[in-house]
Amino acid sequence: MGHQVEVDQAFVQAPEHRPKTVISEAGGIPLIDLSPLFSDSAGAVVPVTLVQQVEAASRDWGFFQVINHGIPPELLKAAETTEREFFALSEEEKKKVRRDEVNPLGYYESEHTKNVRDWKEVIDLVLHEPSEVDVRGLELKNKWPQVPPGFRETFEEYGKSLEKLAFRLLELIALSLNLPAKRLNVFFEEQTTFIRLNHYPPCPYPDLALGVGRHKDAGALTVLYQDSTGGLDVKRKSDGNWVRVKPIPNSFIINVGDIIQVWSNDKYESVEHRVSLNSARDRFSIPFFFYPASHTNVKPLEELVDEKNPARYDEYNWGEFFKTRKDSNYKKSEAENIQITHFKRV
Ligand SMILES: O=C(O)CCC(=O)C(=O)O
Ligand SMILES: [Fe+2]
Repeated sequence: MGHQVEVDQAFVQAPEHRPKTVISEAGGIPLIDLSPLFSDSAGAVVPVTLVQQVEAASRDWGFFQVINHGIPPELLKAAETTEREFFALSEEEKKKVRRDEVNPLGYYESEHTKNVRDWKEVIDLVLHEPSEVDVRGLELKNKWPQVPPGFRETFEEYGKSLEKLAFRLLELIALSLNLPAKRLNVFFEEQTTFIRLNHYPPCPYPDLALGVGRHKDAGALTVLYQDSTGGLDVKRKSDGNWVRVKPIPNSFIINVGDIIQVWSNDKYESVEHRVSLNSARDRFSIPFFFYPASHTNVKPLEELVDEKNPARYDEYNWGEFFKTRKDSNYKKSEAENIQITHFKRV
């Protein structure tokens, strides 16, 4: 990735998408304390007030932050340290686990969002390696780096812990939609969930480029860890302004993705977000993308539609949707990305 002062046009956002006005940490996204889930009587009943907080945050923001989520701070520290060590390696070392034509997992430094290059490098890991090749006949095996030592152990443990949290959050979302707590779990018996490690190096022209261009997450839920640098901007639903998400130590940022938007028949919306850069500091983040099985056909849930509130989307297949989206993110093309709006009924 270039550090030259000359502007590389591949990274330059169209003027209307450059990060000019960001409301800094004011009127921030809701903060939800999950400790009631882990009290002595946990598992018995989820307090109504917690469900109401999740409902309001999902409806009004599509985003919230959680604290007291049950993931040990030592594990977060280990994950961040290991991530920093990996990205500090030489290009040559990192390219040993680079993604290739056959395997879309691994290290990558040239991703595009909406056909503009993102100022970042990543490594992608699936949570569960499928026992069979995928629909394209591709093998989805993780490429585990040999260095730093402990990389694999750390992220396997991280994945297991995050998966537990993701299921608890999914249950809260189900309850908040007046559904039985485990109503959505069936879609995740098999999963296409993946973990991405993001490194955003300092950028000499942070007013022109973005770490990740504006987008909505395609999956069900995202559980994001960010370091103390800050840079995630969320498009506030109430007024359309970009709001910077304040880094809170040992917290996660949760957002509902397109799939929950469709399941909820637009009660909840997947909200646009992006990553702004700065010229002085690196930023590290770790999104956990909670994705259902590839055979899942996504459509508004029957319990949430009726004559007065008919289904607003046609059914689509998750595996097909994701494959199409992913292909377009890895190269610059003139075609528009696939979006759930393509399945929206008019
Ligand atoms: O790094 C972040 O804070 C968010 C990244 C993101 O939105 C994504 O990878 O979908
Ligand atoms: Fe995202």
